[in-house]
Amino acid sequence: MIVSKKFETISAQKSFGGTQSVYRHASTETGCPMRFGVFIPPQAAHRPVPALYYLAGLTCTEENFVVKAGAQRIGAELGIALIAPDTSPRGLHYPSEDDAYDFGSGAGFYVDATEAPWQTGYRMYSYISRELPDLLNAELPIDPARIGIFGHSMGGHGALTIALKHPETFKSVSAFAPIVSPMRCPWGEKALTGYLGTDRNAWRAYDATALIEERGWAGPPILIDQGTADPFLERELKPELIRAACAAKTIPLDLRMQDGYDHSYFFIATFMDDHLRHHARYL
Ligand SMILES: N[C@@H](CCC(=O)N[C@@H](CS)C(=O)NCC(=O)O)C(=O)O
Repeated sequence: MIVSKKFETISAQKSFGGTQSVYRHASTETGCPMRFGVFIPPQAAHRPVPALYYLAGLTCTEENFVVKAGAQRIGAELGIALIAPDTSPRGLHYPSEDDAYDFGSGAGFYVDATEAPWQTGYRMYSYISRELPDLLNAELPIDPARIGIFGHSMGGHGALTIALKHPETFKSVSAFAPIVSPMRCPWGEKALTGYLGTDRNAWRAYDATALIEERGWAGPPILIDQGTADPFLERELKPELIRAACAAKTIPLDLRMQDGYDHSYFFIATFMDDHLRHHARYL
């Protein structure tokens, strides 16, 4: 079990020869206590291991991945640490913060807000891309040169945009049913207007398809799984947009349309094995 002066242990349980823990620390980016899940595989007793960050979707906390994704067994087999942050600050008490499932708490959208009052605490982009890796690289038995990132839905958008902007930190990326272009869907338009204001140019820094057009991606192939029975497929997720952006830049994308799967953790758990093996191959 890892004990650190930098974070407090909420729980720690042996799992598949490793340890599944939940920790809490005081974040400077969000200005509030933040929880995160960490699975440390058994191999970490002998050497630093690669790490994979998982960003969850709307309404989620650090708990959904830990209890529903079924990733620990393969993480233990492959020797990969699994890190599952929360999806927003908690308890900042901004007006209307807890009123909607798709904005405010549980819906940080992995951006640094510029609009009041959100701009002080809703800094999930800096939290995930810098603060948390800096903390965990120093405190956990992980190899900072072998870090990947993946996520689901809003978290798939977070994983793609953060990897595209920080390829030096995140060497591999994949997603389950990601929002691929928040500029072009109702969830994204609502969140980006609320957090960043109405200037759509500012939104491009948080749009995976725009980032692919502007920056490209020189890393390994991007793996995306998308269920064909996902109720959000046509209106919110639109994987054809990232397919077109990658094709235009000849960026390798393995977009797999999975027949009959929906948007749930039953879908995620089904393909978790493939995603962990994908990252293990390149980390
Ligand atoms: N508010 C909608 C959408 C929420 C939703 O589907 N959230 C996804 C991420 S976008 C999720 O992972 N929910 C938590 C879970 O299934 O454990 C609903 O409740 O149906």
